[in-house]
Amino acid sequence: MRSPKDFFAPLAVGAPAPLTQVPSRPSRVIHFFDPSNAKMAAKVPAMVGTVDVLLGNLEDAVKADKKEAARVGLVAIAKATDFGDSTQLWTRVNSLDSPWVLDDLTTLVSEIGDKLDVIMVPKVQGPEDIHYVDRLLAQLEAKAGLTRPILVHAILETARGVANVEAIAGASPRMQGLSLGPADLAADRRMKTTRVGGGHPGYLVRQDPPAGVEDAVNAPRATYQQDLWHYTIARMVDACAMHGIFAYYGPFGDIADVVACEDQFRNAFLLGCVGTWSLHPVQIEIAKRVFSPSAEDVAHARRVVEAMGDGTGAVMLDGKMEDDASLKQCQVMLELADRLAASDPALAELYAVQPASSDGSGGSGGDEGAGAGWVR
Ligand SMILES: CC(=O)SCCNC(=O)CCNC(=O)[C@H](O)C(C)(C)COP(=O)(O)OP(=O)(O)OC[C@H]1O[C@@H](n2cnc3c(N)ncnc32)[C@H](O)[C@@H]1OP(=O)(O)O
Ligand SMILES: O=CC(=O)O
Ligand SMILES: [Mg+2]
Repeated sequence: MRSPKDFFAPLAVGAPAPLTQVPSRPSRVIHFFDPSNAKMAAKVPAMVGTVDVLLGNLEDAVKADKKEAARVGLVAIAKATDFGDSTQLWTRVNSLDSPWVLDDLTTLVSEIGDKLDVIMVPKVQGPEDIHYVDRLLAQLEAKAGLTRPILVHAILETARGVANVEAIAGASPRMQGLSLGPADLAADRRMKTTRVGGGHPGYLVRQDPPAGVEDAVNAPRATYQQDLWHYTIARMVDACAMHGIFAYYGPFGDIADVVACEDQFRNAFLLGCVGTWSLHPVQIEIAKRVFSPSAEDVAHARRVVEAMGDGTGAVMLDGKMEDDASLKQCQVMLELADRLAASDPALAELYAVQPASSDGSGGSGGDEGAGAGWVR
């Protein structure tokens, strides 16, 4: 472990100084594209401004014989595209044990390092993987004369990675965030789902047998599907919050099931994630909507802040107790709303309107108000 005194020192002579705080630019939707797919790649320039992050994927989902074409394609797209202020450029490089990753890193940093905001590293097992990437990036940045450090995002998709999640999150000042990788994680853990993210009808709890009924065990009983990913997302969120970095849901592979996709994204948002991946254009709007606070939540948060005056003590609002702690929850909501509104004019307009009112004629406030808009 590095001494805290050395933690923010560059790892190579001439490399840019590490950031002491991760920039909190909006990243509700990390949109994946395959730079080796000419049709998909051609759509990228027009997507600037419509997604928070465009991610050129070089790893899984890119065929082995297209790995070099994907790398070359990403360089060409990055050079030819102005990403403006509202869309970041990220990449997902191949895994650290693959034959491609060294060329991925050396090519991308030297050719388009000035355009790349974040490098997503798959299948991270422990802090040692981040240390390797950290030093290599510093060397490559120094060689390329970069003045801004490229950040690193790790995918949590092995059992060992989950076991080491806190150490990974704190391994480097480059760490920007973590994403859940439910497909590889399921395989690595020997889970018995073959889905890419989402729930499973077999993972459920069942209502107790009804009393006083013959053959009660076989009587009709309600079942409730449970969330396979709750434990991992909650661990990831805690690790990220502890280290001041950001947590993300990952892929939802059932592209056609936009309703379940929205549910999974919302669970992640409520648990503390700031964004998710989108694999297909149809998931973009869902992600942007779910990971932006509702107008009702924002209005309610403002009412609590106003009612709490100097921020101490307890007050009653709509029959509910509010105090210092719920004030802090409301401040989380408002900070996020302000941050998103700063780069999204539609949200700025939405949040400027105050739908809630103290006579109950507007939004109903808090999680209930949001829920009313969520239930489909
Ligand atoms: C477990 C993991 O590692 S997940 C991360 C890795 N996986 C990925 O990155 C997958 C990315 N997504 C894709 O490859 C594709 O969306 C697929 C294969 C899932 C589906 O692709 P298609 O069969 O072409 O879908 P579909 O026919 O609905 O596409 C509709 C249009 O959207 C375009 N499109 C599809 N996905 C994307 C995308 N990610 N970005 C931009 N455009 C896209 C298609 O080119 C098509 O364009 P067209 O109307 O001009 O013909
Ligand atoms: O890379 C993502 C995953 O789910 O695996
Ligand atoms: Mg994976």
